[in-house]
Amino acid sequence: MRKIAIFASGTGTNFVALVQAIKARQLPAQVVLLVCDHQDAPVLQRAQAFNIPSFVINFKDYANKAAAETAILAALQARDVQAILLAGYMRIIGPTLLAAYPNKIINIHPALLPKFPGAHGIEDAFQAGVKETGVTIHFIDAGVDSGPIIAQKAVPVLPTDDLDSLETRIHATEHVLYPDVLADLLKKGAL
Ligand SMILES: Nc1nc2c(c(=O)[nH]1)N[C@@H](CN(C=O)c1ccc(C(=O)N[C@@H](CCC(=O)O)C(=O)O)cc1)CN2
Ligand SMILES: NCC(=O)N[C@@H]1O[C@H](COP(=O)([O-])[O-])[C@@H](O)[C@H]1O
Repeated sequence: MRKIAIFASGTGTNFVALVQAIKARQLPAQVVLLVCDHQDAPVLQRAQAFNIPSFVINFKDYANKAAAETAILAALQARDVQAILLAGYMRIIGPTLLAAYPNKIINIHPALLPKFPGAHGIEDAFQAGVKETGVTIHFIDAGVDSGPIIAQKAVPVLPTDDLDSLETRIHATEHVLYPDVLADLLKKGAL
């Protein structure tokens, strides 16, 4: 049973999709902690609803990223976390956590990397006028959105789309792809 932490900064729909899929599909994993860097993020209420403990960290309380990640690492180790899933976590993972979890941190990105990296992948693709974008799941490395790609799923951009309709289609794709990739990685013993 792999002990997993999910890191999130905002709404938490991917958090919910993962927690629900682990239960519904009886995956050999347990989400033992939510790590969140915003004390008012809606994902915190979603974790509470699932009786999953949260660790809230305010980076402004720490001298630097390393100090903050050292505090996060203590919370992860206290719960024997073995792997980390980023799900809308809007901070760059630094050397402290990368060293502690080599090839054990994955991220979901709402574009077909290497296209449209960064914090605004959906909007950037929409503004670029592409006819197709998608979702990427990749291992985290020291770069930003540069880690080895695990899976991708293309999502069409329709002529009738506005940003909201595209975001809805992207999120629906994410909520299937992330649990599918998690199940596959667990089956392979790769996480
Ligand atoms: N080491 C890594 N950390 C993270 C990655 C990654 O590939 N390597 N992916 C991001 C997720 N992400 C896009 O998918 C992303 C999130 C946030 C930012 C960003 O620039 N955020 C802040 C900077 C905050 C900080 O310094 O920690 C900003 O807007 O200035 C870019 C990409 C998750 N982490
Ligand atoms: N660069 C990272 C990034 O943009 N991640 C994106 O944040 C959203 C979180 O939604 P959620 O909080 O509803 O899961 C998701 O669309 C995810 O792909």
